[in-house]
Amino acid sequence: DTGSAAAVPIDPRFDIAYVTPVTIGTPPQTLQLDFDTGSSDLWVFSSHTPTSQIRGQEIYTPDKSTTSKLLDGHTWSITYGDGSASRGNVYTDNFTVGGLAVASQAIQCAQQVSSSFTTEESIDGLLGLGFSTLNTVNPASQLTFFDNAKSKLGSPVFTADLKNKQAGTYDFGFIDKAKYTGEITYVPVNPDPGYWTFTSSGYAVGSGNFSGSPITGIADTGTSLVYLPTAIVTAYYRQVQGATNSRNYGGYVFPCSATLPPFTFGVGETKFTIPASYMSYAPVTDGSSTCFGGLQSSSGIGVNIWGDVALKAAFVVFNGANPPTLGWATK
Ligand SMILES: CCCC[C@H](NC(=O)[C@H](Cc1ccccc1)NC(=O)N1CCOCC1)C(=O)N[C@@H](CC1CCCCC1)C(O)(O)C(F)(F)C(=O)NC
Repeated sequence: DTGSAAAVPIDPRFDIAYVTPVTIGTPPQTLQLDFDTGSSDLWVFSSHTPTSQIRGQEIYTPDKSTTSKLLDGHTWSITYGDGSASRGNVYTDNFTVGGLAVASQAIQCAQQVSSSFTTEESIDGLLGLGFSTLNTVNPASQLTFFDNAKSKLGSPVFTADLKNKQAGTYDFGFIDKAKYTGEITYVPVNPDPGYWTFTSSGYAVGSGNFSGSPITGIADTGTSLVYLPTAIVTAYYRQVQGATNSRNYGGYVFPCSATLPPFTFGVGETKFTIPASYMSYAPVTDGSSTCFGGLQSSSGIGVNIWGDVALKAAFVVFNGANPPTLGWATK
């Protein structure tokens, strides 16, 4: 079997996140979920979510599904890097993504979501595509959709083809040659932290020389920006007129009129260039002439993150074989 579904930016002006339609239950209930390789919980706004915490999101109502089953006594609770959080109970039900079906997928129903989820009307929940070891369900952790689907897939892979300000695609079980150019460069993944952790072979700022220092980080579809070591980030913004590291805005900002250099990162022998246009993320507030950078420091996070700003510049294969690997190709 295979599956293929669109990854749609939730805001047409800047790529803060992407959502993908999924169906849950019988008859099918359609929700838009944020596919997140940085976590491993599949959770949804639901009939168990207080109505005061719902603002326009679609919800899953297990009682309306003839195939839903309560996973008695199981609960979950998760906090993300940006401080957002949710928790609740667990059902199993039929689940499909782009024609790929999994029977009795664990569906974590929110009984509490933090305010940032309530205010994000376009996200009805998350679909974790990290390693199942990160799943937070107690007393028995649950498998991700990808782990449940693997046995049905021709090839144990999924691919991310995220795009700048337009809809991309998540494919499951096959690698679509029409989505990339040249060869795919595969690099080892360390699954122990539970993320898709790999080591980049270095970076360059604009047309500067390539620095071959290895950078270990995670390929994370659920994070908007790129977060790298301070030395790399300062080297980048040294090339941007008027750039400052703003405590007020929590990162590097610059005049939106500034000329930005592109940013190149290495995977094995292959080099990927993030265009300058991706490196200016958004005005700090609507209409402001001060812009927030797409590259920020990872010093406060504890891990380097190759988020959407970088992933949009490549076609990425998440190979769930044993051992797992990551494939990168230009497009
Ligand atoms: C600073 C370190 C990482 C921050 C990262 N969050 C982000 O990148 C959020 C994503 C978001 C999208 C839509 C609406 C609101 C927030 N964006 C964000 O903080 N910004 C601020 C900077 O400008 C860009 C937008 C994160 O927590 N990513 C989670 C998944 C998100 C959680 C919030 C909802 C959307 C998904 C993650 O799973 O990828 C993680 F790996 F970081 C993680 O926390 N794993 C446990």
